[in-house]
Amino acid sequence: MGKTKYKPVEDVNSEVVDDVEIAEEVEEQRNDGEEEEEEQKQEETPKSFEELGLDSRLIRALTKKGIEKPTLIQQSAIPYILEGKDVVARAKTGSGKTLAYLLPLLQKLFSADSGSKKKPAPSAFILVPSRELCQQVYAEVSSLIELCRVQLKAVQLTSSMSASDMRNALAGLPEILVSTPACIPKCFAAGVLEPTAVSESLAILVLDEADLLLSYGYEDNLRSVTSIIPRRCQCLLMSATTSSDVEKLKKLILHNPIVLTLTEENNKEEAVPSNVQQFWISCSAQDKLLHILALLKLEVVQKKILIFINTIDMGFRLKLFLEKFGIKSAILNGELPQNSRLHILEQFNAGLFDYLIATDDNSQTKKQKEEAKGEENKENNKNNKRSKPKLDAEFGVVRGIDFKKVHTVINFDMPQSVTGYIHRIGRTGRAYSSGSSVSLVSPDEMEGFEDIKSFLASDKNKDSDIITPFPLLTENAVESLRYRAEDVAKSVTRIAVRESRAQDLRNEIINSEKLKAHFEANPRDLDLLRHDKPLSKTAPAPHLKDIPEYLVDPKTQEASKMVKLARAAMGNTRRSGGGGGRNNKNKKRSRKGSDPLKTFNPNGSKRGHGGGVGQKKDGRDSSDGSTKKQKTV
Ligand SMILES: Nc1ncnc2c1ncn2[C@@H]1O[C@H](COP(=O)(O)OP(=O)(O)OP(=O)(O)O)[C@@H](O)[C@H]1O
Repeated sequence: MGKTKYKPVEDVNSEVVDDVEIAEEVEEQRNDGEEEEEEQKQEETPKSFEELGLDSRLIRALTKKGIEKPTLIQQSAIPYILEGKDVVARAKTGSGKTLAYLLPLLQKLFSADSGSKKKPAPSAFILVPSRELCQQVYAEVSSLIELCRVQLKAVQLTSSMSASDMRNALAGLPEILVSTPACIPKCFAAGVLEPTAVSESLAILVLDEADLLLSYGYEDNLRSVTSIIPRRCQCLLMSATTSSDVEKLKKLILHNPIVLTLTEENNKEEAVPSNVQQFWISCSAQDKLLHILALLKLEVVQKKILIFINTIDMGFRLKLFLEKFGIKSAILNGELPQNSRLHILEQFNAGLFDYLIATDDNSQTKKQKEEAKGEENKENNKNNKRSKPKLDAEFGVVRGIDFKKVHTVINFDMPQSVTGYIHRIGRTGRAYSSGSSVSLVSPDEMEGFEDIKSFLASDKNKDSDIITPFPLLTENAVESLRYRAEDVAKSVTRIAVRESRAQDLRNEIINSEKLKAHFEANPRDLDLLRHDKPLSKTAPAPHLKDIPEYLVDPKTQEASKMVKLARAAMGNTRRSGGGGGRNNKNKKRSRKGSDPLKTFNPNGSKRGHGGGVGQKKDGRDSSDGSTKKQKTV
């Protein structure tokens, strides 16, 4: 992180300014030139939140959240936003962009709010591309308001809300509105927000995950918002990548913004999360179930674990397979009702279960997304009951979602693109924490994997692999589970998968209704419903639930012990379902020396990760040459 350089750049949007304003902007640009130099100095000595000029109430709130020092993007962006500048901030995933805009936004509202009369419409709009992000940003802003003990009100709106729900939400004259762009025109059309009131009140507009807003089809919605944005409104555009869409939005909405971006020469490396150790395992498509079983059952990867698959059916197949071995997991996909999805995310973040199987939006084809949109428009069509379950067009698992304390991301299926890979692994190693990723790569995914590897390879050292073979699973350990895994995999038939998927959806629709009422009454209660319940009606057989010790290869046993020790050192000893994640908040993370992924050598002596004597290129140990099936059941 320390070597990242942010380069402020000024940008004149001459179409929207008159002569006087141009003169002011020329002056501003001169000042900006001075700021640029100042910025370079700032990078050498990292600033504290106090030095950035933040209000003491916000600093206290951050301390309560266990956040002590600003990330780089926060150091760069906060002073400019406090000054009132329009800002475009591009920083890699997990770099803390949300607080980079929320903290100064709240501070500005503190001072604007003191003693003044309530405005007829919100003073700040925060527009995000998905409902999950909406919920996440709303939760963050609400907790800051609560911790600061100020009289500000935030609300979230989603386009699935009825006009009367929207009216109720806005009735308390909130200062902050968090929503997807589609909601704003809906509010205008339903008469629950007046465009003139918005023009009068709006002081700050934030477009978060800006690079996604246009590709998610919000262009028309954004145009109808921009037409009423007052010239004095401060606009902030946050994004993880540079794209033509960001440029388009910048031109559409911002005035002479400060552009905080990565210096060009570091761009690629800086886009990749640097706190994530990346590993891979080569295996056939059929053997993926066997390998994931070995990873989880032999506990050679740290919990909590986020597992990505490309299709919803495969997610159910994996869940059914794992539960036969007593491994409970939950499923997250765009087919589930919104309340269930939000609840699953909250429970996972609160530490109620350790394994989440997610289908990310990359695996939704454009056609599926269009279908999803079409389905949404047909929402009231009662004859449509028997149609395929609809996918939510506003669903996005990967982009921007802050899964808390994920230690390992497993790519059960490889993502469709390099960007997809970066966003998936970016769900761990967020801000100042560290994590690891393990990708299971089958021969037909090898080409895409090579693309990812060559993208990640550093320009200076083309031969050094950033994604190294996974060192903690020996071939023996995997083979010892083969017979059981293959036997169980056969029992998870296509029909069983289909039935489970339908059953789960039915349950979640019922849950969703209960949750709606429940969330309204107890927004913070997480214990109503569990999402990691078994799908299968039969309990796992004892011999599958507990792998007998004689079956486990000694080297893998040693690795597993080290992973457990590391977890204990990290204060992560709770069993799944314990819900104790929150208490671990301030515990120190493991040092490099105690991380077995960094130190374990299946051959005995200490070494770094990567190859080693007796280790195959795919990362599994072959020292005793045994690849035979062990029929043990
Ligand atoms: N200064 C900080 N110190 C420690 N943790 C932080 C700090 N700032 C933010 N975080 C935490 O880091 C995590 C990632 O932050 P955030 O979601 O804002 O990243 P992001 O840059 O928006 O990522 P993405 O592009 O994926 O949305 C959050 O859990 C947040 O609470």
